[in-house]
Amino acid sequence: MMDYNQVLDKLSQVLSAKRFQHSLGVSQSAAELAIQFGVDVEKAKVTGLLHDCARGLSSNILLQMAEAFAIVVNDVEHCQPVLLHAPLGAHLARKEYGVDDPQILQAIALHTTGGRDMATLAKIVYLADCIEPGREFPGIDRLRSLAFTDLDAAMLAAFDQSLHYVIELGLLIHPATIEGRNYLLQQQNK
Ligand SMILES: Nc1ncnc2c1ncn2[C@@H]1O[C@H](COP(=O)(O)OP(=O)(O)O)[C@@H](O)[C@H]1O
Repeated sequence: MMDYNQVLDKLSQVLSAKRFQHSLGVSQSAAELAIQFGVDVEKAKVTGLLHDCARGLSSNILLQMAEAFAIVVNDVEHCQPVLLHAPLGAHLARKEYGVDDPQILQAIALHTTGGRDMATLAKIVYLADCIEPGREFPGIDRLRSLAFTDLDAAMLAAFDQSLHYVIELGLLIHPATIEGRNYLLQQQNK
């Protein structure tokens, strides 16, 4: 696969300046979380950098690409095609950035909705996306410190926050977020 600097070069050409800056922030936060939780730091850095590689694509293109890659598009994704940038990002990471590590691909695919059975790297990237230095929202300090002390508790808090946000905006809720949240709560009660 491409090394970090090659990915950096290519992404700077396909993402807006704002999104590129966000990706650098996610890469940095993912690296910090990786150190904390004993995950491969280089892998976390490059995954954070790549997570939004399909975010610059329009809804029409995302829908066309999903068809081309034979990705099953559910009702929610059909109504809110922006959600497809995550699973399609995993396809682009494989095809255009030469990534074949299943953990990196899972982390990219699940970075927006989350889901069941997320590996530690996927949790790290999901949380890094929420807490990177450029993000600002009420309660971010609490989520930042929780992310560094308890990944699963932070994931639950982040899912809850994302659900509130989606409800507030009157959007459809992607079932993967509910599945991910139910899964973590069931694990907790075991
Ligand atoms: N569980 C969900 N169900 C439906 N929509 C969601 C869900 N999670 C996030 N979204 C929406 O997907 C869009 C893209 O998410 P994301 O890429 O994480 O946001 P951002 O552009 O802030 O990085 C956001 O507008 C958000 O409202």
